[in-house]
Amino acid sequence: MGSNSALYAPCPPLPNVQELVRSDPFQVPERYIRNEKDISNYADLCPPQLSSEVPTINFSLLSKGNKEELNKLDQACKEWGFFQMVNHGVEIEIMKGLKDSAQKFFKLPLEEKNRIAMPPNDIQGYGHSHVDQILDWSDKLVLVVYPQQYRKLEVWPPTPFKEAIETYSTELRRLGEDLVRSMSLVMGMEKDALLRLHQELVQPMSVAYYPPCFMPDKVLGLSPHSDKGTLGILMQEDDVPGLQIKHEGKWVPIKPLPGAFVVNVGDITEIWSNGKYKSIEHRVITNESKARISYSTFYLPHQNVEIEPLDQMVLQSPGSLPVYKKVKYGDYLKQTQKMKKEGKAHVTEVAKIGS
Ligand SMILES: O=C(O)CCC(=O)C(=O)O
Ligand SMILES: [Fe+2]
Repeated sequence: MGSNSALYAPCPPLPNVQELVRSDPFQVPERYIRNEKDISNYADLCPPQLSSEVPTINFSLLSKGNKEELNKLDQACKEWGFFQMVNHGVEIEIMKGLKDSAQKFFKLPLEEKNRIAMPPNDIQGYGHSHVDQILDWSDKLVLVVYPQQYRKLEVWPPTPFKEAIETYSTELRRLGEDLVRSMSLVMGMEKDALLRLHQELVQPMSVAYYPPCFMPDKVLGLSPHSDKGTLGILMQEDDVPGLQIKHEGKWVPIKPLPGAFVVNVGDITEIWSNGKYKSIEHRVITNESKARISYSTFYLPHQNVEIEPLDQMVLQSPGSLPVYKKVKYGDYLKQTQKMKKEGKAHVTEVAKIGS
């Protein structure tokens, strides 16, 4: 073979981080090491008490239309873009069922896990999507769960993990739809209007495995980013923190409330609300001794939906002017996927008026 053949070879798969750590726990390849700016950011932590100020919302009251709880939702989305959600009605056994299956899956040998490897140029399956930037200290399994016709069953794990995903995601469908209904109310619409604006509510899920790292202050489990959909609901280990959110210029660690979910506003809610609700930059740090697994469920509109600030939200804004231009959701995703994960550059670069 001529030396040119390398030019035509597909991108080599990115390393499996869990395997890196297994083969040598004291090795951190250059491609994972953050630059000085990122590192100095580590020091930019908030005073610890702030972490307990992240709002908590009672889902059961919210879904009954309780005015006070709806007010809390409005405030939380405005001031934090993040909240913890209790009384969500998802049984502990269902949450535990998914956690147990995922733990077993990540313990399998790499060849087994790679049976459902993410194909090159795809985003579903086990592995990493290709990015041209400092690498994250994590591996993940990404699946589109709803609508069902989008499922790529060839990259779904086998039973019983598969069933656990199905059971959990059915519950999360109910939660997500109900939360979107509450968002519709706080955005001044009737309860089903926002769901209708989605045309269909697309629900992907990402299960991330963050191995321990012997130099936790040199790597990041997940680079700072904002989520690109409407909302996200995260389940995490009660005893291994790692998620941090940017609040008033500082990184605030989210201290997991046992059994609660962490909910966040995504870019599309920021655009629909004309910036009233904030899609907040967040990241994940690793720790020296414990692996962490997190389970993110996202809710997105159909890719043909044209997203723009809602009239009544523009009217509430200073000068009654829209801050974002109209963008087709599929185009928004395409444009932001090309960008590096660097904070929330995408909302500002792709959709902000004047950019
Ligand atoms: O692992 C976490 O806590 C956060 C995951 C996350 O932000 C994401 O998947 O977008
Ligand atoms: Fe995220």
